[in-house]
Amino acid sequence: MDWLNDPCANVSERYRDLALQRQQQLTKPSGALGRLETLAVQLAALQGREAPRADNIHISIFAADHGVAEEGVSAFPQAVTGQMVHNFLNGGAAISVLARELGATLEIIDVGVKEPLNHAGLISQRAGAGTANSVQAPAMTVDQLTIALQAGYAAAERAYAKQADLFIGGEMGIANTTAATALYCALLDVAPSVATGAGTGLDAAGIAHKAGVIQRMLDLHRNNLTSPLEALRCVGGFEIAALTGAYCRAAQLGIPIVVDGFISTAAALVAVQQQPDVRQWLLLSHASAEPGHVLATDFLGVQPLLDLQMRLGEGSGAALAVPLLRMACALHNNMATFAEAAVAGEAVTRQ
Ligand SMILES: Cc1cc2ncn([C@H]3O[C@H](COP(=O)(O)O)[C@@H](O)[C@H]3O)c2cc1C
Ligand SMILES: O=C(O)c1cccnc1
Repeated sequence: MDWLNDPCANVSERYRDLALQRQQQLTKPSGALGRLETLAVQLAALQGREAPRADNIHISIFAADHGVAEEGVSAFPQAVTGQMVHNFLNGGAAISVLARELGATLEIIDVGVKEPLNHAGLISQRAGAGTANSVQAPAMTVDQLTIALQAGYAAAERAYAKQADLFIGGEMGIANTTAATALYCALLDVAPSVATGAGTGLDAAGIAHKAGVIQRMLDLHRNNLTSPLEALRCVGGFEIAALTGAYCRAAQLGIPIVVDGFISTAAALVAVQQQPDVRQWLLLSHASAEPGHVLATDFLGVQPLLDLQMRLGEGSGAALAVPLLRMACALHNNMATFAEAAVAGEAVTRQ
């Protein structure tokens, strides 16, 4: 696990400066393209390129089950995790559709679905047959945490080998909003009543019950919640750990990361608290409809790009941000400069 703390890749100040200069020369009032300008500049600096790109997208979906599902914290049964893995691989899930539209690589990694799955194309890197019920015991052992983090490391390596322009991580795991919320509470020091939401669709009574379960998790593991990795081990999940490993490794390899919604952001919190330099490699794609999400985006100090009231997971929100990033890159790379277009580039100065 020591590799998590290895330094992140260098961010190129040279290409940041070049991109900033170019933005000043494009045929538009300075700043008129708003965040599309800063996004292009950020990507140029992260990718170390004069012409930033969002063409070649690598999407890794990590799937795992959660022992805490037996506490009745999800609106859906645990079997849905494995069923959705088949749906991903058969091309019928939301992320399958979005990945096709983007021409992205989509890979599915079983890091611990309860019943082992047999499907051509599935990558199997199982840390166990689901986590332990974290109101009774730590969700995982140190060995299991190591395997799950390693599954993320391997995914980032595959993205690097394919020269991906961006890395997107997604997750599938019934009850994982409970695990993610517990991590928000532990890492941001907030109460379950503030951070707990409907997940797949609990009603008000269901949300209150879920918040109570999360409080029990926090009480049981109180003495272990001081370090981000121990919090991840005690109340997290295999797929969340895999995302943490993937984010850390992608940042080390110099691949910009597009973070998805509520659950992925929990993994980003762990990664950033473990290795603060990971933060500069993160683009937050969208504001999740889960009420706790804003606590994490405030902590990370990054405004999500979209707010479509989505609460799906699977990497779907991150995939939806890609067309925007492509447009930001196209504008940056292909607009004419004032000189090229013979347009007066100076604002009038009034006496
Ligand atoms: C059919 C279906 C597809 C999904 N795709 C992602 N999730 C999302 O919902 C789950 C978390 O919500 P909770 O904590 O309430 O169980 C995760 O699997 C997440 O990826 C889905 C959930 C369902 C039911
Ligand atoms: O925002 C998310 O990522 C989310 C919310 C609810 C359920 N699954 C995912």
